[in-house]
Amino acid sequence: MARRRGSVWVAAVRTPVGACSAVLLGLVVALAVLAPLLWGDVAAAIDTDAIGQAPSGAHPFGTDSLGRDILLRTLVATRFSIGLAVLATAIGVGAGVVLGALPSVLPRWAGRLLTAVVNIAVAFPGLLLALFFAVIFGVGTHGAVLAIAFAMAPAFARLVQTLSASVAGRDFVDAARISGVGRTRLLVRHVLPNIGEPLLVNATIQAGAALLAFAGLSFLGIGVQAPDYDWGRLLREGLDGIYVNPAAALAPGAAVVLAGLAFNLVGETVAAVVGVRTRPGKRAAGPLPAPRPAAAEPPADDAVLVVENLQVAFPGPHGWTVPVRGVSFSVRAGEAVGVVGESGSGKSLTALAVSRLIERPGVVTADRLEFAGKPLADASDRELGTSLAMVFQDPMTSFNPARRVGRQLAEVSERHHGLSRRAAFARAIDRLAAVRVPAAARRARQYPHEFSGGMRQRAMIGMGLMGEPKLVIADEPTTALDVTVQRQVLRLLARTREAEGAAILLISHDIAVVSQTCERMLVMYAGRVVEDLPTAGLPGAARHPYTRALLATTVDLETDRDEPLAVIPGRPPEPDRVPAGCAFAARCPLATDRCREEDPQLEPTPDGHRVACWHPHEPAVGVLSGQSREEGAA
Ligand SMILES: Nc1ncnc2c1ncn2[C@@H]1O[C@H](COP(=O)(O)OP(=O)(O)OP(=O)(O)O)[C@@H](O)[C@H]1O
Repeated sequence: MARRRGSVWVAAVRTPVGACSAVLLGLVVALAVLAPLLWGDVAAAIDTDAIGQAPSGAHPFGTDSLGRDILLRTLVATRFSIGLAVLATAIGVGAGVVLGALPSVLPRWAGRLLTAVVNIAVAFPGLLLALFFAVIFGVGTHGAVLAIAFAMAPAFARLVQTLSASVAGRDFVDAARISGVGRTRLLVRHVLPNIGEPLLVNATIQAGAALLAFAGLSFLGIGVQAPDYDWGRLLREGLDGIYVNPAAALAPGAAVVLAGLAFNLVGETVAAVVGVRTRPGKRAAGPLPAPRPAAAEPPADDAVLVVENLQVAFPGPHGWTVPVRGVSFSVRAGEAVGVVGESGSGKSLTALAVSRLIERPGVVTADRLEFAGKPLADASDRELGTSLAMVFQDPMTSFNPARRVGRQLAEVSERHHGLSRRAAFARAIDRLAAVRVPAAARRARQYPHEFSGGMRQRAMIGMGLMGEPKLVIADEPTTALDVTVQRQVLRLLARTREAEGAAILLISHDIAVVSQTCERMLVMYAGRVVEDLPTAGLPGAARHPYTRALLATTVDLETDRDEPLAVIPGRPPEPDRVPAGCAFAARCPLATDRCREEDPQLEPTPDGHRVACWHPHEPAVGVLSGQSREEGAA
């Protein structure tokens, strides 16, 4: 893990921004450390023979009113300027974290009061606050450090509050709270560590702002005082003689800009590495891996969805990860096809790819990807919006919690059918009634949180029915529901299919659910379809050892409760560590050397399956149910 992180940093430093930030930061740090040691005395030595000289070979930026070399003074001032900016940032961030975190541990009234004070302070411009505090803390270096730190603190406190609020609602925080963890410990152990990275990134960028603010205060004469000097003071002195020697102001000015740039670029690089704003480029991953050629079968004439050699890939620092590796299938009009497989087999990504929902930097490629007779890429948003419906696992997160359910459904018809607001809402009520939401007119005016889980899922299906769906893709639509509601939702999907003639692509962990609802099933393993079979002959008809093992692990009412539960030993390979040969070989009792070396293609069989296996089972009806895996697979 540490090595992985290390190499991520190396990769980040190889980007143009990373390289510039590393060079600039290295230069600034080196000057801060070495310049006072090397030139500290020379830069302070008064030379009455060289007062106010213009740039020359001996003094590239000229000399000041006491004959001191301006370039050397600028270089020597690096330590003081950077040191003070970093110190002010550290104090400001520390104070901000305390101010931002306190409301969660203080009594409610005190917390609210503190939050209000912070909010008011945030409303003031930072420099104004810095000037205000500078007057309070007094003129001089210490006063300026504290002034800048306290001016920075409210914005940081606000950031901490916002970030903490986004973490505080997460399940692991609730779990810790329920297990009796106190407020302070909850904050220190569970909340703050999870917001550390964005805080670090902001702190780095803020250091650049502190540098500028410090230069500003010193320039105004309320920061660093003589005989000390920083870039702000040098700038002020240079400006006094700008008509005589403009270069005297140029040197400290350029130093402020370059050091500020260094802080900002370092912030950008840190952000890219810790993932606050990850932009993994394709270049980091190299060329996209070529999918292996697939044996394409001509799809049926009435196919509503045709997928040939679909590949979904994501770039990473070590190359491409390909969780979907050449998937081919088709769905006929009105057909119900299930997709099963263990977690991570690529089911959801396949569904997202055929709904055009894979976002950058993910890359989808396919030899053929057609929906309703034409390439998916050519379908307009309107066509997809009305003829392809998507039902997700968690309907709570699929609905906007801040909008009424009816309005969210109506939006589909307003956008895609050009219906008026009123007509679209009437259709939404009609569709809610069609999916058996009781008192649809009243419910349409409610918010998603006022619906039960099952009702939300039905409303989601209702949303799909606002158009005339040719295909409903349902990704684990019943996993979050109890068994009774699960049945209702499955029945509703079946009715939708009958009433609307829509095809269904049902993704599920649960083979029993799929075999009840679908006539065909695709079994996925490690990003491939390993078997495509009718559900009618199950469990005996399964040919692939993986399908049979999956079936053997299915618990039903006939399963012998005295026997240990059947499991498939081992784990599926990670998408970036798929072995050569058949990906299931390491877990397959029938595996031979050939399986470990050659990857089998998905080939049609005489009984209408497609199987990717060198040693498929001969079909035998009704032998597998309730057997252990070894028996089933042998
Ligand atoms: N954005 C992404 N970047 C990299 N890898 C990803 C990304 N999204 C998914 N994956 C990986 O792709 C693999 C397949 O994910 P997918 O969600 O399709 O699996 P699944 O079969 O639907 O599993 P589950 O049933 O648990 O939802 C997983 O190993 C996952 O880690």
